[in-house]
Amino acid sequence: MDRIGVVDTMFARVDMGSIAENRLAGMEGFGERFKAVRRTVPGIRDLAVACRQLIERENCEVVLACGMPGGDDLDRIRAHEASQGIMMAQVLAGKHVLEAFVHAQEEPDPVKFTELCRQRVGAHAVNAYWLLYAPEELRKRAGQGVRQGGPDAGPLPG
Ligand SMILES: Cc1nc2c(=O)[nH]c(=O)nc-2n(C[C@H](O)[C@H](O)[C@H](O)CO)c1C
Repeated sequence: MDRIGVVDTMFARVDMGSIAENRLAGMEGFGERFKAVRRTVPGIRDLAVACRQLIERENCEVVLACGMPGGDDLDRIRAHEASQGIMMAQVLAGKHVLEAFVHAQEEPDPVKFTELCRQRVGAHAVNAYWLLYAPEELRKRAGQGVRQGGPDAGPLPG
């Protein structure tokens, strides 16, 4: 059975990993063709290694890295470091790691922020599924200004 990895953090204030797992559980073939493998790490800087382990030790075909950078300058630096680590992990492993980060400063209202997490993480879970099983779904959205967690920007005219 194929495996899609999901990594999230204890630092996050929303259970992002469960959002991803639940979304994947609603996709065609869940439990038959593929399953989700979940890991939780302390914070965003720990995501890259966990992603690499999921690919190399747990044979995941694609991994979703969920993280919530805080709003302080130090958090933003950590987020940049974490992103670089995730980039390195996916290039070294030769498998996609989708980064589903929701930054604290994106939305001040806690209810709307939680909904933003739900939308972004859910959309990237679907993207991970499409990368594996339905690349044509990605292809038909090429250049459409698709956004995860907010309204699509749409294509430019012309
Ligand atoms: C400053 C800081 N900010 C964040 C953050 O905004 N989001 C997050 O998920 N984790 C943060 N961490 C924790 C680090 O990512 C990491 O877990 C520790 O440095 C241990 O490796 C730290 C230390």
